[in-house]
Amino acid sequence: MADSMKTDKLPFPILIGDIGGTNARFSVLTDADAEPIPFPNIRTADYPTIDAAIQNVVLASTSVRPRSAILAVAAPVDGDEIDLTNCDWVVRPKGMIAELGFDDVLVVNDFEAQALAVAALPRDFLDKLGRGGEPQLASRVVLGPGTGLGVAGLVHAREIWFPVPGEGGHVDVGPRSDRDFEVFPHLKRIEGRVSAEEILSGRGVINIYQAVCKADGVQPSFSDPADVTARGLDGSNPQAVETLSLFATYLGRVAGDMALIFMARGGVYLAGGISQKIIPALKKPEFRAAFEDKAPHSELLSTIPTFVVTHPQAALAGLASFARAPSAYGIATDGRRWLR
Ligand SMILES: Nc1ncnc2c1ncn2[C@@H]1O[C@H](COP(=O)(O)OP(=O)(O)OP(=O)(O)O)[C@@H](O)[C@H]1O
Repeated sequence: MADSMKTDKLPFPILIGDIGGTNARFSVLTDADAEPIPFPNIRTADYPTIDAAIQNVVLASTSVRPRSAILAVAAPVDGDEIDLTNCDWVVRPKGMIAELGFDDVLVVNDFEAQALAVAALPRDFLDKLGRGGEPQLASRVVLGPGTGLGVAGLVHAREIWFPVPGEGGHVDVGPRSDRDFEVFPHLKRIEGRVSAEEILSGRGVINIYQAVCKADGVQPSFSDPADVTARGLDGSNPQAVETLSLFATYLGRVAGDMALIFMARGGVYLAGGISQKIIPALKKPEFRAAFEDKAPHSELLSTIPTFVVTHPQAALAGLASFARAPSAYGIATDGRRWLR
């Protein structure tokens, strides 16, 4: 195996962190067989720096001194100063080594961590949507509608899982049904196009909802995506009901495209902050029908299972699996691992 494909073990105890735009979650793995020590989830806005958060939330509340850290961040990892998207924190691995006592710091992309989770999560943390067989030991895809739309592939080759963190959330989505042709003209666009993230995210819920209201000639009543999905789920507002139905349809459409691209016989997994909150809507026929509506490959898609990831800290679980057995995962560390 080429050197760049090898991942040496990081020394235990290992601090594991999942740093999102809004929330950060930490745990400490004392050794490969131990259950992770959990810490309370925090909001990034409550701490001035990530170093202060690690100091106050983790180091102040345990006598275990982590020797290394594996951090998943919602930002491109390029250089010694990693600016987090959507929050003020800057990750400075060299500073962490100097100030917080780590010998080894690895920083990966947050959706890579979601992909690691999808390789490793037990079936108990997966809620199946519609038909499709049990997941095979084959390539997988994870899509996470939240503040944005994260997409990652997970290629299975040579008995190794290779996460492929791309920008799949920014693919185009086009109209398909007669109703789509009525709603799409009213969707907000980005430089003229309807990208998946503009409709499959928190702001995407509002985008669809406002377009449906315009198509129906009614005044919108809600501006918070959670209000729209709540009214859609309880059936109390017709435009919210249709928004949820279209959201499920478009998520199925994009999920099916990703399954085709990766030949994801191992399944498609829905993560992100929104999927878990709208499971009853995703279990209605629209999601799966759109997922399978991929002539000439509908039959292939009908065999691929789709799941909502229900683990409350899936990314941490994925990072812990990687920390325990790095050689099972093709995580390149060039340019994103810092040693004392
Ligand atoms: N019940 C809901 N229905 C629809 N959208 C929701 C609901 N709850 C939250 N959202 C939207 O989901 C988005 C937040 O997504 P998520 O919880 O994945 O957070 P994040 O900032 O993307 O990630 P992290 O939690 O890692 O910081 C926001 O746009 C929010 O408005």
